[in-house]
Amino acid sequence: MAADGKLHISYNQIHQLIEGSVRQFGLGDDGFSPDLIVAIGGGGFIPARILRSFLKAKHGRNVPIQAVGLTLYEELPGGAGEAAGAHVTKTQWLDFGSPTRVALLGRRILVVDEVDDSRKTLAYAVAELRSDVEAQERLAGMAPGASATEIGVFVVYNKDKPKAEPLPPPVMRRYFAAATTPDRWLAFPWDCTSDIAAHTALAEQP
Ligand SMILES: O=P(O)(O)OC[C@H]1O[C@H](OP(=O)(O)OP(=O)(O)O)[C@H](O)[C@@H]1O
Ligand SMILES: Nc1nc2[nH]cnc2c(=O)[nH]1
Repeated sequence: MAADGKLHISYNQIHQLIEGSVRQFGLGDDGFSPDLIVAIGGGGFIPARILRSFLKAKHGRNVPIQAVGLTLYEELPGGAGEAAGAHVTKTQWLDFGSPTRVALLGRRILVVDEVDDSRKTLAYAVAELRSDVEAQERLAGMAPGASATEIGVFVVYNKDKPKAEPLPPPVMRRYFAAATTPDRWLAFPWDCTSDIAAHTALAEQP
């Protein structure tokens, strides 16, 4: 284990985990075949982009990625790490303004993030998406749920711990975690500002 107690993660590990889970869970075919990815930034952006490559390898076409910005964790003063804030803050969301309106009805939407820790961020994202779907259904004169829009979740790492927030049962039926980790702080490669080779070596030591 690294001296700082963090579990270091390499780019290759993330790439290989995503590749393996597309196969294992049948993403893009009989498991869940998204036609829209909603990436929760910043941490979900790189995994979403990698996932899109493996989905394209199955279909020959790119699944569009929409970016949203949600933040819960804050940097502690003096480099003391990060701590969860009181609530999730929305910094960016889907564009519903004409002419670039994101049509959600009837789509298979996969929400992508790099880590499911307390689950607060995912619960917030899914609740917001569901309320957007309902709003679009109302606008279209449809009853709630009539559009048969499906929402799933893909995370690279799920921490094995009691979650602060639940996800709705239909979403849990389409919940995919590439790996499960103990409840330790994960040091992702994109957060490394010192020596990425040393970070990678720590991540990949047996
Ligand atoms: O399961 P939770 O306890 O909600 O934590 C998971 C979230 O925490 C991190 O986001 P962060 O708030 O650090 O924002 P960032 O991705 O922009 O760094 C991470 O990217 C997830 O979105
Ligand atoms: N980098 C990082 N961000 C997180 N957000 C929630 N949990 C974690 C974690 O373990 N590592």
